[in-house]
Amino acid sequence: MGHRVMAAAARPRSFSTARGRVSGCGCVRDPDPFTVPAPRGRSQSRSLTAREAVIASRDDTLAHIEQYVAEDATLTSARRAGQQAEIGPISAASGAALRFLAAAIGARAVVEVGTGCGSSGIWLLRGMRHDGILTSVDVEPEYQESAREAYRNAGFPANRARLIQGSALEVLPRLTDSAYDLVFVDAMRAEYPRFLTEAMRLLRTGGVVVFNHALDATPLSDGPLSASDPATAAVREVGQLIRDDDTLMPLLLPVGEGLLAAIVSPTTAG
Ligand SMILES: C[S@@+](CC[C@H](N)C(=O)[O-])C[C@H]1O[C@@H](n2cnc3c(N)ncnc32)[C@H](O)[C@@H]1O
Repeated sequence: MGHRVMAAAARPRSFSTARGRVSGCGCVRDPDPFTVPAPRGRSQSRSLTAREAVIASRDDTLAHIEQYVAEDATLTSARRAGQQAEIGPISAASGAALRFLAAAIGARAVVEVGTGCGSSGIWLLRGMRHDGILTSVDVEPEYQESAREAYRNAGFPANRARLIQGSALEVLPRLTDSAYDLVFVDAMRAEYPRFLTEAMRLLRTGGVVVFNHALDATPLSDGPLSASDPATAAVREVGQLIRDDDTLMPLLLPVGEGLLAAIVSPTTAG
């Protein structure tokens, strides 16, 4: 898999194994190596250290989650186009989560920041109502052309997707207040707090905002980014803003690069 599936902070703070307690940093207090059966897909048993065993079992679990809902040929082709363009298309498990959320709230109007080559858009469209319209923004016209073709290959008529070329920070303010059911943000991590403000304006009550790359920065790790990177601070900030906002009901999902979702609730979440 080309994507990171779990950051340090997504691990439980501590948990038990057959051989002892594992702290949140992944350190196993029992340092002795022990023999475990080879995890599925590995050819032979060998002696793993306790730490290796924990990591292997966690990796197997995450791999299972990523593969549980399979992509079809259309999605695989869109994801490959995104990978070739090196834009980081969402994983199958993240896509399945988006489709699920869109279907659960009966989404008819969805805004996407970061069209890419269409992977996330196909998943969203598959969860939306049959007359729903995906409004997707990207600065790169050639990616949007590729996405348009991917939607067509997936069987969606052209009028199901409104592709707007431009910078999201200029485009979003032009969209109508409280008119959308779901906003998915998958671009410009350094601007995540501003996208949250825009999403709060665009969403109806009961609408859902979702940020990708939520595990790029956690309380325990800066993920692939350095602590001084503005994107690290912004990802962390949006996590805190969402968790601390009484009008939002948050959910952090350890799929793909991490999805942070929140429902706009009329009352205090409790
Ligand atoms: C991670 S990719 C999106 C991947 C896509 N969601 C998918 O699953 O295939 C990020 C996208 O954001 C676009 N982008 C970068 N800066 C942007 C901006 N200021 N406004 C809108 N889109 C932007 C890039 O061109 C790129 O296609």
